[in-house]
Amino acid sequence: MDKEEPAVDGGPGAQGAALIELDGVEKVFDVRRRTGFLKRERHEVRAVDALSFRVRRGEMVGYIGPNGAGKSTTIKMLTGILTPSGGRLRVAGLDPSRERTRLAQRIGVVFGQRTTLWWDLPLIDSYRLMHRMYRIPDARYRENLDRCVELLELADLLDVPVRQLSLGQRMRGDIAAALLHDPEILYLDEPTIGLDVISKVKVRGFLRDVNTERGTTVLLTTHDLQDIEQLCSRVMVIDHGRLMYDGPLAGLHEAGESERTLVVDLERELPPVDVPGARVVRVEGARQWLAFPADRSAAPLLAHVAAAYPLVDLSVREPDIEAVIAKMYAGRTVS
Ligand SMILES: Nc1ncnc2c1ncn2[C@@H]1O[C@H](COP(=O)(O)OP(=O)(O)OP(=O)(O)O)[C@@H](O)[C@H]1O
Repeated sequence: MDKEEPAVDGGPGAQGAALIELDGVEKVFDVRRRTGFLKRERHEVRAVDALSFRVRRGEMVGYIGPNGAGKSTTIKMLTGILTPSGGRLRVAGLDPSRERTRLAQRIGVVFGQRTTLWWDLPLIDSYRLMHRMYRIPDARYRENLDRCVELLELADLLDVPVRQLSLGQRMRGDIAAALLHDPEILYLDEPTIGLDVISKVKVRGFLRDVNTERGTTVLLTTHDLQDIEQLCSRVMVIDHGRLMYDGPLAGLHEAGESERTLVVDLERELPPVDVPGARVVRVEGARQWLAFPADRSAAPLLAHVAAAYPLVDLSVREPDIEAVIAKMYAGRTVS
């Protein structure tokens, strides 16, 4: 067992010792671009730029950003597949690219777009191979396998070749494979991509259980913000390789300077209502939508509308997190 790193002040909501530590990490790719017949130009792509953060034991952190932001490059450095061009990186006290084999015993990885399972073999054969590859003690393997089979509903799939599994079945199979050796850290790269609603609910429920029951630290990359809303108390937003936000999901609303919406059902169609501190953004028949700053209380608006207009119903809608994030990306000045 490796000695544990001392606790370091980490991100918001962090509890235990820092398991993942990045200090000024960079990754620069050298790319050759064709600029004409026989002519090529070299240029650098700075995929990750001065990235610093800490993730503590037991945290479940969302890692989001637009296409090409640097998420996969970060995950690849955290697993040791890629070597950083600069900065300091430690995972469970290890240098991932130099101690990749030792680290492999301590992490589990699920890439939603790829499988780690043997395509032509029945699912159970992949698990048997992993049992040997990771030298998992028999009792532990059996216990972990039984648990995953039960909770991920894999019993009827164990004898099916992986290539015959549906995307959702294969994903559940991949998640089980990543957990058989009891990793302390689980990296999930788009674990719900392409899944139907029911499969997503199952996968999210299972991941939540793994985190709470086993204390597994989870770093989750996704374009599905419901994954983050339902699983992560902390979210990091990356763009152009840089960390733009690190904090609770709710704090994104403030960072994005977003608005809440007051939906007003009037007794009849009326011209746009006039309420101080809010503006009408949409009218449909007797229903009107009023936008107001997310950090303001809705109470005075409700009171004003109720006193001045013939009302049937009122409701307040929280900002759409996707809109907030899109606004954050749009507002960033690219260097
Ligand atoms: N092997 C590579 N060689 C050259 N450039 C690369 C390489 N891998 C990634 N990049 C570039 O680095 C940047 C970050 O890519 P990365 O795959 O990390 O983004 P991402 O946030 O995971 O995006 P997506 O959401 O689309 O998967 C992009 O500009 C990408 O083109």
